[in-house]
Amino acid sequence: MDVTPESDSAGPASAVGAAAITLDQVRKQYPDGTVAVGELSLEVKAGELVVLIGPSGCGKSTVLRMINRLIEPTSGRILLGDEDVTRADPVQLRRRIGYVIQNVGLFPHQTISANVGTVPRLLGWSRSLIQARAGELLDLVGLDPATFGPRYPHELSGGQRQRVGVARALAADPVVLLMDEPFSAVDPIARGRLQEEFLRLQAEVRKTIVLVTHDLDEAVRLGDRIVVLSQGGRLEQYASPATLLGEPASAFVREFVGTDRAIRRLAVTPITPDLLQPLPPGGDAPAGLPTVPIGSSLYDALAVLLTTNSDDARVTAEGGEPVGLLSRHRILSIDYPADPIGG
Ligand SMILES: Nc1ncnc2c1ncn2[C@@H]1O[C@H](COP(=O)(O)OP(=O)(O)OP(=O)(O)O)[C@@H](O)[C@H]1O
Repeated sequence: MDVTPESDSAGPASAVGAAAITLDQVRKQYPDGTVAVGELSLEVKAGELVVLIGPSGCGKSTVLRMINRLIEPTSGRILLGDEDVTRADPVQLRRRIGYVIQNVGLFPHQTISANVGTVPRLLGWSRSLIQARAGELLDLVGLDPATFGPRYPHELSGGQRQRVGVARALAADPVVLLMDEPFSAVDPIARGRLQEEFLRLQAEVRKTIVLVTHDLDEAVRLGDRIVVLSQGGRLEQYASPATLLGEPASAFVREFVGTDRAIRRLAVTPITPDLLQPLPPGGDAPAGLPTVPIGSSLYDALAVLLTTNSDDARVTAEGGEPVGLLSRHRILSIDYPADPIGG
């Protein structure tokens, strides 16, 4: 059931599923002279998940908060679709933009349902509609509404609270979702699970998302594209994870993505038919070889080979039939395109 109202006081933009974001020569200089963000221009397509990453203090959070006007840009334009947000009413604007932060900031004396219903309540939705929407959203983030809806924030784990934060941000069907280190307060195992669930959720809701993180693995895992910033909000590279790792655009990016980028590249490179050796005559691999589906990452294939102590894996097509063999040696000798920066 989709209980999002056809129209509400948020105006026509709320009927649009997702909006593109354009930053046009955006600058933020603080009164003390600090230039947090120089003239930054970039575009995020509607429905795209873009990750902002860079060293501490490079201006990631400032960029994010200028989009919902928690921080006023000094100059430049920010567009949501065709609308210049620097001219919009900031309070109205923030109701159309979901915002998720590290420690969630749930209201401690309100139930989980009430927390999720915060923005719909501000928008004047009816009680029953808010209730239904809160239930729908809790379901969507993997929390049973009957169990969790009546609870209070302190009765949830960190990971569960983080999910509520995401549900709350999505409640009024925002056109854009901004996320500032949304998963960094939870332990690595819960974080991995949250990331996985979040990707599933995004496949369903297809919002335009800008997410800030310190964690390159998270960026590579979640981002359709990644923006690497250096001090002063300088754009170093804006590219897909595979391009960023394979073709760093500057010495800065190269150093930032680090020496273990070979491993990360395996994680973003799928098993393709050209990497396979033919099956032996008879059409199937020798018994006992581990199996990996075509299209999974070389990193996953290598992990399977190492944990089963095998030299070869049997690769299967979508229907499960074997299509070839992939050797450990082949994975480790992948010839990536020449690296423009050498080494
Ligand atoms: N009110 C302020 N006055 C002066 N400078 C500020 C102010 N707020 C932030 N800054 C500076 O602006 C720069 C960018 O800050 P911002 O919080 O956007 O960085 P960040 O990349 O998100 O950092 P981190 O990864 O550490 O959270 C920093 O150098 C910071 O010190």
